[in-house]
Amino acid sequence: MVLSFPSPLRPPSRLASPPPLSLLRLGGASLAIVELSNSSLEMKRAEVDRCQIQEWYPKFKSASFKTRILQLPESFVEYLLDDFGPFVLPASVADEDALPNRVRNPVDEDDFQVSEGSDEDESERFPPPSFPDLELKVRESIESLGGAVFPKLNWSSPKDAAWISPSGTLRCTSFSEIALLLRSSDSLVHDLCHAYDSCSDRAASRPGSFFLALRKWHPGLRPEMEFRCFVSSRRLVGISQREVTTFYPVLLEKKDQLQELMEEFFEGRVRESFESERYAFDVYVTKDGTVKVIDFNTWGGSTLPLLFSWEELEAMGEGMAAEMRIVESQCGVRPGLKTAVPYDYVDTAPGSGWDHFMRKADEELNRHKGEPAGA
Ligand SMILES: Nc1ncnc2c1ncn2[C@@H]1O[C@H](COP(=O)(O)OP(=O)(O)OP(=O)(O)O)[C@@H](O)[C@H]1O
Repeated sequence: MVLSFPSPLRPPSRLASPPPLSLLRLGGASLAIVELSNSSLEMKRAEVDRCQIQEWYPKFKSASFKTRILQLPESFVEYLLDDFGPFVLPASVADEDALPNRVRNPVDEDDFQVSEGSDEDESERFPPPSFPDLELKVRESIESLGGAVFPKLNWSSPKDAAWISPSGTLRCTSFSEIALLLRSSDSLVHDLCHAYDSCSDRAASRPGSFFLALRKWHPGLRPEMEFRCFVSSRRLVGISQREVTTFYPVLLEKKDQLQELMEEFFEGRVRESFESERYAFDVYVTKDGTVKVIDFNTWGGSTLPLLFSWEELEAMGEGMAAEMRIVESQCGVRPGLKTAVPYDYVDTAPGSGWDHFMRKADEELNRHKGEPAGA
């Protein structure tokens, strides 16, 4: 039985808050319950603001991946937020980009069919927007960073949209590729509309300005060398393997050594420079033992606690040494606790495609019930 989801390129749902996942049953099989965020841990707006890349990067430049940060014009932010118009990529100031400048806007499988009317009619009705100044700056930045970049906004990358790029990754070499990823991502709706949702002192739903951070593309980052460090009362209280879906035997061997490196890095480089009392930060440990900061995250909110729970982290009191957790055997792997799934994975609202999927599943299951066993 083959059941497929309609494409996630379905605009009206992108701006809605994702519903919390619940247990979904399909023919006896259950899908995992995953809480995507922990909104019970309140935070201050200033704590959220400090985790924006344009805020932390200048202080940690020498201990992070080389990055260029561009302020986005409001017209581009509006373009990213425009969920109701057709899915149109910006017109390029040069014609060298390989991508088509329009991706149609399918609602379900039928919409993949070409609609009536010529391409010219469509271009007249929906002329592609154009951002020549931004495009120029993006080009210069990509060149200065060696020709390929990893894009992100103030807090998040468009990781849920990687499937749409030809390489299946966030590696970008042109403005069009970046625009396609940013425009397709549901993760970025968090940055654009919900960044301050967990703040007790939120005065607005969005920051004053949005930025595009272009980070030098690093091919071949080893997932087992990425870790999330948790800081409470300015003390490092926990370290977790970042990729929790896999058991890496090498971590068993190197755990103590890695923990020491990260503790030293926190004491020497982070503790005094990052102003919040509690937060999390992601690091990468290179082959020669250098620790690089990838990102700063809030304590709670949309930050995943990975191999800990927030309750455990909250309980780690004064005087306790930092605890490092890794997946210790094949049996210890966790389901993908990701904030990076396409929104259709979690959108169960009417018209979302999920109801269509469930209807089809029910029909198929009912049909199969009538068939003799083993047929
Ligand atoms: N410059 C880079 N080159 C290649 N891969 C990168 C680069 N920067 C980050 N990555 C990969 O992308 C992942 C996500 O990066 P990052 O933490 O910056 O994004 P994010 O959207 O904030 O993610 P999360 O919300 O999960 O923390 C990293 O764990 C790393 O594997």
